[in-house]
Amino acid sequence: MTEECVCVAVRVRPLLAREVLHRHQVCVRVVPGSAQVMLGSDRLFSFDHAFGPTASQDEVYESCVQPLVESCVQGSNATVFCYGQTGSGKTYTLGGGNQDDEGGIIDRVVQEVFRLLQEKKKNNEGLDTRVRVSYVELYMEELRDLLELQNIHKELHIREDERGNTGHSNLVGTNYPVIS
Ligand SMILES: Nc1ncnc2c1ncn2[C@@H]1O[C@H](COP(=O)(O)OP(=O)(O)OP(=O)(O)O)[C@@H](O)[C@H]1O
Repeated sequence: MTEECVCVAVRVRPLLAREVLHRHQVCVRVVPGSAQVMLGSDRLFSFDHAFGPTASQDEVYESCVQPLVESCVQGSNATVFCYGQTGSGKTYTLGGGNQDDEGGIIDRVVQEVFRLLQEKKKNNEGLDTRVRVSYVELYMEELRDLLELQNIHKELHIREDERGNTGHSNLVGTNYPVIS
């Protein structure tokens, strides 16, 4: 992990069974031992990290996210943002695949946050810590609170409070920043 404020990683997922069946071809390859990907045969792109189809969830988490969790527990803010076209692997990377697969970034962050807080508490008795979570989907310009399923069709709005915290309308005013 570099000391840069923004770190960009690319992950190339394996072809899915149905893609193999339809003889789809791989068009993006990670250059072995580098953080570069080759598009077609001659277009090279550089990133902070490049993960190929065999990269594990652990590798992705340890290189890109674990250092952020550690700095968050020390008091910094951090955002992990997955971007890509539909079917490119955002949900898999964040949430994990099927239930028997290894978990994704969210599972690991939650485990690590509680582990680090527990450690901190051991060293500083009386330390009061609070973990708050919000889980909001933004789709076609509409927000949905995925933790409040009974209100899933209620219209939500992003707002900013007087301290500059942003949150959706269910949360602002209650000191709940959106965790993104
Ligand atoms: N690294 C990976 N290894 C194995 N399978 C993967 C990997 N990444 C994605 N997949 C599989 O590829 C398919 C599409 O991935 P996923 O649903 O995560 O895409 P997405 O970017 O979230 O798509 P959408 O934007 O449409 O929600 C899923 O079947 C997922 O299990």
